[in-house]
Amino acid sequence: MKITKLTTYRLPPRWMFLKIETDEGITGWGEPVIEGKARTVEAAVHELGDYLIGQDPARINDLWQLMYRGGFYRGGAILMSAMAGIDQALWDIKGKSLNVPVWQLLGGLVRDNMKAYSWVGGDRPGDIIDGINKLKAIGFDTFKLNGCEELGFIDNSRAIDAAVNKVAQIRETFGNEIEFGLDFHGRVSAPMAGILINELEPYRPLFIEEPVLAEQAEYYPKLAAKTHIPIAAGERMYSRFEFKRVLQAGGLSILQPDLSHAGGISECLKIAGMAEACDVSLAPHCPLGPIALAACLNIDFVSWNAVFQEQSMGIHYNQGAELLDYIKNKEDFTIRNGRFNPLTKPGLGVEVDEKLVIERSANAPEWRNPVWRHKDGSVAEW
Ligand SMILES: O=C(O)[C@H](O)[C@@H](O)[C@@H](O)[C@H](O)CO
Ligand SMILES: [Mg+2]
Repeated sequence: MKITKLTTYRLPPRWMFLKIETDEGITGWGEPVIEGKARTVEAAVHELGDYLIGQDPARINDLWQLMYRGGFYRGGAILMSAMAGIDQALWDIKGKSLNVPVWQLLGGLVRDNMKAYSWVGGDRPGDIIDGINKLKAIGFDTFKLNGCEELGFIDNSRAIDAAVNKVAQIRETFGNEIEFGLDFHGRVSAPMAGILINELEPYRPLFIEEPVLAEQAEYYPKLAAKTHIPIAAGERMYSRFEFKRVLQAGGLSILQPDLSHAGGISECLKIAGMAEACDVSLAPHCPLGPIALAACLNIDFVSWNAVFQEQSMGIHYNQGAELLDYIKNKEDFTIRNGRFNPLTKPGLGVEVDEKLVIERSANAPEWRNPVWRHKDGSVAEW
């Protein structure tokens, strides 16, 4: 079998799908994208495509190494996201050609179902209680919300109290019936992270995500030493080499590689194993579309240390399209009691509605993340 063509489709709300065709009529789908830089990743996919046309799609490991090591400059958000989508599509082809789900090729199921969690509250955490009630009614008991709005480098008690009071209200309303992670979203400086985490400790968040920016990862062990709350990060790390450093330094209890940013299934499987060796859990990051989620689930179902899975149903970013709009086998993604079952169709387990994808790609939005500014006019981390 030989790879014959790569086609990319930028789509509402902010996603990109990649279709890889072969000379035997089997096609594979992937979801290479950096939210807000879709066109840049699209260019990278097609540049990497030069290495792939005419190659045997079954040789995923060799093609991965060729894409990674074939270029002198490697790694980073753009190239690793482009490689991630290509890797997903190659695994999709392999599973379809052997007529088995990808997780079967990776050693089979390590669990019968996988816990999911849902976002509540949007960019500026609001309507949390209402959001949790709605999702609780359909079986969710685990949630994630932004831990705060924009925060000054050294902010005041009012900002701290605003963040803490939101969390206090959740615990007051729901007690220990539900759990919630707090995503600091990189909005918090290292000094403020220590203060905020300390004030939040009594409310027992399930985890604190990105307490500081990935480029400040040396603070993870320092912050972890000050709290009992598990620290999570990983969506802005792009290879096992980056995750190696944070695992060696310690401090993270939950790794959150993104299957569409960190080199795909091949790379994230290695990251999952590295985490397990360090007694660190895995919670793949996934605010994206159905192919990215399917790739996550194929890793979750073969990784003993996978604990919960992010998914984007109802997320505040999905304006103009929802998680399952572009796929035919929607029923396979049904969440029962807050849990996914294994996807059982060959490949990644996603049947893409190609006609709709082509139609909706005709007017894909140029999604950009908001740019926030502090009261003094300086750029704030969003
Ligand atoms: O945890 C999450 O889902 C992420 O922090 C998410 O909010 C961002 O990755 C966003 O998608 C960037 O555009
Ligand atoms: Mg996050």
